[in-house]
Amino acid sequence: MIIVTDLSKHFGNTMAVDGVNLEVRKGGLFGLLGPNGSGKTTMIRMLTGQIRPTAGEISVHGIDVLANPLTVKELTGIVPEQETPPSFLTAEEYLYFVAKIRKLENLEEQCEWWFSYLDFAGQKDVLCKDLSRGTRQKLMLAQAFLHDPELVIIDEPLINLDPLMQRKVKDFLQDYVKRGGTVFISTHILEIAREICTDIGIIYKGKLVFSGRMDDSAIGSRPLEEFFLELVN
Ligand SMILES: Nc1ncnc2c1ncn2[C@@H]1O[C@H](COP(=O)(O)OP(=O)(O)OP(=O)(O)O)[C@@H](O)[C@H]1O
Repeated sequence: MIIVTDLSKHFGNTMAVDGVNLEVRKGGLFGLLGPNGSGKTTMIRMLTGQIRPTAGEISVHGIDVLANPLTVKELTGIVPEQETPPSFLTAEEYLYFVAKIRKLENLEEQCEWWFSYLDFAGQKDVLCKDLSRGTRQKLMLAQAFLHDPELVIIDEPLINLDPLMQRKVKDFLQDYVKRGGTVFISTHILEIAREICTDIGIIYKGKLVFSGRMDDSAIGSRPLEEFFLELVN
């Protein structure tokens, strides 16, 4: 579903991503893990066509992201890091707006389902600028999944969500991949990865230092934290 070849991104002298090769299989729940500043967000911004790499190639759905970023965007749900919905629209207006862009036929039904599932129907008429951070995150998650894309890429999916909502979103993500979707998340919370990911990649100082299945023999039965610390220390 995603193939990354010799991918690098430099910001001045900072090698944010440095020669990464990675494959994310269709139907997997892939977690990109790494300490703060290791290059996770930069990777996601390149995968979603938000920034151009310094070098390398990215294929998503078999399409070259650099040559056809808009086609890839149509086929992918995206939740960028800490991005918020437009301040001047209500939650409902924003979701309908996205539903129209995504050309959904039963948009009312779809939007209502999300308001109800993520338990924020009571905030439908509130301007996005006045929503709590958690509710804005719910709205961002809803807009990404609204058109039932084959691939969803989420930077820190559970940020700002309370434990009950975290549980719901984790269940949803696991169910989504069981139904054939592919999910790519970034997180620095190892327990999330251990609990829900089928595959992980670990990035450290811009380099991919591990990628494999969660049941990879290199990880074995030891705590993920132990394996992670071994690689990033
Ligand atoms: N626009 C930019 N200009 C300059 N440097 C940048 C820019 N974006 C990222 N960097 C640098 O690139 C490196 C990787 O940053 P990135 O945000 O990708 O890390 P991250 O793994 O997502 O971190 P965190 O977990 O803290 O969000 C950092 O050193 C960061 O300071």
